[in-house]
Amino acid sequence: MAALTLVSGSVGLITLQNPPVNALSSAVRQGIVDTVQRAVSDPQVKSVVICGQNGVFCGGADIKEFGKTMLGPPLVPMIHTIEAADKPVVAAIEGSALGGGLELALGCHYRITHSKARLGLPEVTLGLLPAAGGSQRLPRLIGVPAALDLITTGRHVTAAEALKLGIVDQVTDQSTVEAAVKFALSVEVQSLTSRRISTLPCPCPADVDALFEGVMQRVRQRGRGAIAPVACVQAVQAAATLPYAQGMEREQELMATLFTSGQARALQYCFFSQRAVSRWSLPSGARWDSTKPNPVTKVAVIGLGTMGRGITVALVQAGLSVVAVETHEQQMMAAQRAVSGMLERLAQRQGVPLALDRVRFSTELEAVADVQIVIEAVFEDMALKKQLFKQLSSLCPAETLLFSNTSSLDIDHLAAQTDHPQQVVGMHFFAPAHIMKLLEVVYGPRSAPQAVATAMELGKRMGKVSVAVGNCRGFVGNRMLMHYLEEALFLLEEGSSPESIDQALKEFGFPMGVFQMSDLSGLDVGWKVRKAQGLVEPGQMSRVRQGRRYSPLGDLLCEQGRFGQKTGQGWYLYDPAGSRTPRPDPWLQRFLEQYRARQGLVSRRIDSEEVLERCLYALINEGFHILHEGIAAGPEDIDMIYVFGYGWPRHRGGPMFYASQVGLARVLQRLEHYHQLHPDVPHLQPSSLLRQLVSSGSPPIQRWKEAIRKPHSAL
Ligand SMILES: CC/C=C\CC(=O)SCCNC(=O)CCNC(=O)[C@H](O)C(C)(C)COP(=O)(O)OP(=O)(O)OC[C@H]1O[C@@H](n2cnc3c(N)ncnc32)[C@H](O)[C@@H]1OP(=O)(O)O
Repeated sequence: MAALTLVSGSVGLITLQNPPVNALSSAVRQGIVDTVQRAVSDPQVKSVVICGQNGVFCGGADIKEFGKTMLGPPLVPMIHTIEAADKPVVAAIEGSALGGGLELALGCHYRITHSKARLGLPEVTLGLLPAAGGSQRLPRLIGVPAALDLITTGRHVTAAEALKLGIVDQVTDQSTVEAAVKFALSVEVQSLTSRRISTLPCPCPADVDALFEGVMQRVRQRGRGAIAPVACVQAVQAAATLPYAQGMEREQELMATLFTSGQARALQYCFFSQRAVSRWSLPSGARWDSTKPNPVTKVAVIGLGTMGRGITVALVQAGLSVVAVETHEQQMMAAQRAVSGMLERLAQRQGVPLALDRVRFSTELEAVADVQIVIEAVFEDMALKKQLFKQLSSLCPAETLLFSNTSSLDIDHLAAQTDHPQQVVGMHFFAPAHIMKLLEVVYGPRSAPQAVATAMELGKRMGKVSVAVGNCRGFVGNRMLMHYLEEALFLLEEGSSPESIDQALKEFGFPMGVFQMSDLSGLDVGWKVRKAQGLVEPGQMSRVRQGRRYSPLGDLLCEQGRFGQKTGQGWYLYDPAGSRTPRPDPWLQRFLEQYRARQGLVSRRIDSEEVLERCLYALINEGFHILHEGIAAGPEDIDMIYVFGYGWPRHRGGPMFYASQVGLARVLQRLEHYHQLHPDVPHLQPSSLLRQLVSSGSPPIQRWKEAIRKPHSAL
């Protein structure tokens, strides 16, 4: 779908028509080929402008068509036809020119861009490379270092940066199509020889080999096992070292490997899942598209510890006015200094004006009386939170929404303290709250759809990936994590070490292993939760508590004051205290040996396969329970929680997608195996949903929902 019209007497205007982003579907590609041929052979047409409908140039190849039988003309010859045309072709870029969209523009002889447009080659984020000539043309146009940066990161650039880099020829604040038509008229008689990018030499810096070596090392480190960034470097290397035609062959060869890879499938699944989770629904039938969020301009944050400070910064950055409350004067002053510092650094980095005037700090709870939303972020203590919700209920007007940043406490208990429980929703941020993308929006049985809609919308305004989940202990993320942590402790008891467990998890693609992560979060956090659950028996070594296997190892470390990074000792040593570099601790090794000897445990060699299976399958199994109970609406919700909140490697698609790739039958069989070996560990007993899915032939993940009940709250 592309239309050709004649404008200004001699300009053939081709408009791509495939809302919402004019993706290059087979019909669009066919439309482009047909209209370009007509324009080129029409003697009245002296130049051509290509633009997109509805203010968007083109969002790239149609991702929805990937994996299906290829219909219509391929992109590479289509773009070659445009570049080879003997009439000037000008791309008029509004909105976005991404992926194949930018590659199409690079095949044009000129590019005119609106000042608000964004350009980029984000294929790497989908497990691919710019294989419609982008990896060969961009380095020829802007040089190897800049092209490597854009292609290996997939980052989008503004029109201003695109002009500076030399990607575009002109930026306009006015109508892009009008500017492009005017430009086309002005170049109708000019030679096109130097405008065909594929014919240009590739400008390389003198130390190009060292550059590629350095970039390759960086992308391998950053990619944590992702193959697309490596292929991107190899493709640009081909552009730098080979003639264009051979470079194109290499581009196609590399793309062939990526296109059918599991990583590309995982990353494309993440692309669609990230968008799918915003389409929430509640057990009552209320939905994202039938519920209007409340208008919000002013929000209060109560409790200015690490979380409260981060939330305040995120709200200010989203353009909201914030009342930040901390009841103790000294702590309030300290928070004010910290928040101001964070906002100053962010303003400097982003080149935007400082917005300190949007936050008002106060020690008075009454200061929240005129806000539309209160976000409670006080210490994780049920009694304290209950008392606060009671106070808020009498202080705030009935229409004020009361959100809690609790990471595990029962939202319904908090709602029950208020006169308007329908106004209460959980808003679980992840630390640091102004950086981490995930937000779990926790609804209880009494939460009003409008309260949920407003929390989801507020998350969107803060740039978060918000996932609506039902209320249960630990919600989705922490509930699953608990079993991952427990399995890691059991593996330690049985003979493994923090280093070897962490190494296996890092090789899988996590940014850090479970023990390093626990040291970073603080071991005292989980200790406090276990104490509240009545699981901690000080000084006791018993390995069965509340009728199931329990490892007291974490408690024993806490009893010694080993809380992790902040105390300089946890599962690792940190020198000085607070440093981020973990060092193996000989004391811990001796402690584990003594512990095993006292428990009569015979140490055995545990390989990384067992580490991964036990830690990950325990977590995944809990994910199936959560789906079965309807706490999460679908596997995409769980996967996005893990990708955006827990460092699950995106190229593995999230835990539930990973299970589908491993094969549900295999996951079930390994869980059965481990449960047989450890019958006192209930979380290794396979979930009935997993069994059900396997017995119905392990349907693809997109069809699991058919076997799952409607979402609801368990408490
Ligand atoms: C030989 C191979 C050559 C080339 C390979 C490629 O080109 S791969 C594709 C590269 N392009 C991209 O990665 C861009 C992906 N899209 C985006 O980043 C954003 O969608 C965009 C264009 C910046 C617009 O953002 P916005 O926030 O305005 O909208 P949203 O993301 O919600 O998208 C709206 C709906 O459009 C769907 N969609 C977007 N891009 C594509 C695409 N390339 N193919 C198919 N569909 C696309 C998106 O899923 C949304 O659909 P919905 O059903 O409403 O969720």
